[in-house]
Amino acid sequence: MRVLIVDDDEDILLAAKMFLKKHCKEVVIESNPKKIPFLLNQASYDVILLDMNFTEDTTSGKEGFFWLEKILEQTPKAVVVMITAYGDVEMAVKALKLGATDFVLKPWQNEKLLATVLSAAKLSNSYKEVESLQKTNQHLVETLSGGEIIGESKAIQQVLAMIEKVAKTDANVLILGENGTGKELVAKAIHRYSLRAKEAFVSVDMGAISENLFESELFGHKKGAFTDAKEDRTGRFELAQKGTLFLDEIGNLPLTHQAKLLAVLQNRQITPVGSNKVIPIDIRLICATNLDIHQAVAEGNFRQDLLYRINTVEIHLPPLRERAGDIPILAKHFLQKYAKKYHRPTPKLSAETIAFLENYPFPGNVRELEHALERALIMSDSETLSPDDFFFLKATKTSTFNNSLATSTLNLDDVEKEMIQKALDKYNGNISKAAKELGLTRASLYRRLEKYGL
Ligand SMILES: Nc1ncnc2c1ncn2[C@@H]1O[C@H](COP(=O)(O)OP(=O)(O)OP(=O)(O)O)[C@@H](O)[C@H]1O
Repeated sequence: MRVLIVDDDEDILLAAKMFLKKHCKEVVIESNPKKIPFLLNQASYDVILLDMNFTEDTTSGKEGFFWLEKILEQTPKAVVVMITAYGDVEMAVKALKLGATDFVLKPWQNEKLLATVLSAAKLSNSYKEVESLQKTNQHLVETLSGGEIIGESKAIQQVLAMIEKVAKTDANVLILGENGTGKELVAKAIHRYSLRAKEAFVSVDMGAISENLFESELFGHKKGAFTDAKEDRTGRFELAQKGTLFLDEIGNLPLTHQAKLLAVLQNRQITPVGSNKVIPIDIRLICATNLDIHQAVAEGNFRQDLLYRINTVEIHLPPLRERAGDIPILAKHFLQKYAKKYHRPTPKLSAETIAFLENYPFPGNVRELEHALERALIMSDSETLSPDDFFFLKATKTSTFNNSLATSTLNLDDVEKEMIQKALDKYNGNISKAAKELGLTRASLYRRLEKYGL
């Protein structure tokens, strides 16, 4: 327990310190209240004992109220016990209304002082617990949404064995694989099977953080640290305290940020922007990238020392086209998932359709397969899906081969719009022919033309 006592009477300060030191980890005393903001910036205290009257203004209690408000402004969860003289009870009540936790009358009996400080510390502890629970809760939802890893191929079985092996160790893991191969899914599975499973899983997309917010996002900031810092902000490292931090797209990190990240990983502590308080961190780190990170090191774009820090264990997720044997079971899994979501019976896949899907290269990997099945299920009413229900994949495939696909988006609406435009171009705007090629009725093509403003 850390206690701060602010009183202008040096004798009281020393006596209180001598006595409380026997019961507390640290007792800091201060006779000048103007030092309070500085002290609160330097460290955090479980309990603050604050005098009601300092010499400048001996009886009104105004100074006490002023500093109480300052303390609560700077650290809203502070537990403040007011030190008041006999006859000041009314003022003490006012202090309680302003947010003080309790008060002690001076001169005090040591036992009474200790009892007050201990119960205030208990309150402070429960505030901390609530805060940490709220943080954990916030991220629990994210963790729970991590699904099952499906696959019968040797490659996926090896990945599963690897997850089982490393999960319970605290080793840093680097997951490598193309977009949509399931890197985040694997990271969440490692967390779920780890000793940290009950704590938070915090995911950060490094590619999505703007350059100048990097430190604030990861390490947090103090209110006023820069123009837009209107509130204190807890960084992702602190949010992941005791849990797992997942840094996605780590390969895209500029070299300057790589150096900062390395320093934090080496020292295992962070300092929020605008603060001089050092916060020790206890996290399990999992990183992922779709880049060839070893080549990035060879080319000087990724620090070798940082790679060594993050890749104690490497897990490689092969692209879906190299484990096409997993496609039927994955397809079945996604069809069941989306049939349930859209309250539809689960359609079957004809042998021809399975062969078609197994031969399609899926540049967007499992994510693309999942979107394709969701889309086919929405668009088709038949009990068995045929290759025609995946016309958009065919079109994408041809276009990819022709090198003429305008976008690499996987957004279904964008892809649909693009395919419709291509069909119209191919048949010089002939709706019937375009509709036939797209596998749509004329009416539904018209509806889509209207929807996309084509
Ligand atoms: N083996 C698998 N079994 C079941 N679902 C999977 C599998 N692999 C991937 N998925 C699903 O595919 C989608 C993409 O997976 P995920 O986000 O983990 O990929 P990623 O490699 O992290 O992608 P990115 O590189 O774009 O961040 C998710 O909906 C995930 O649930």
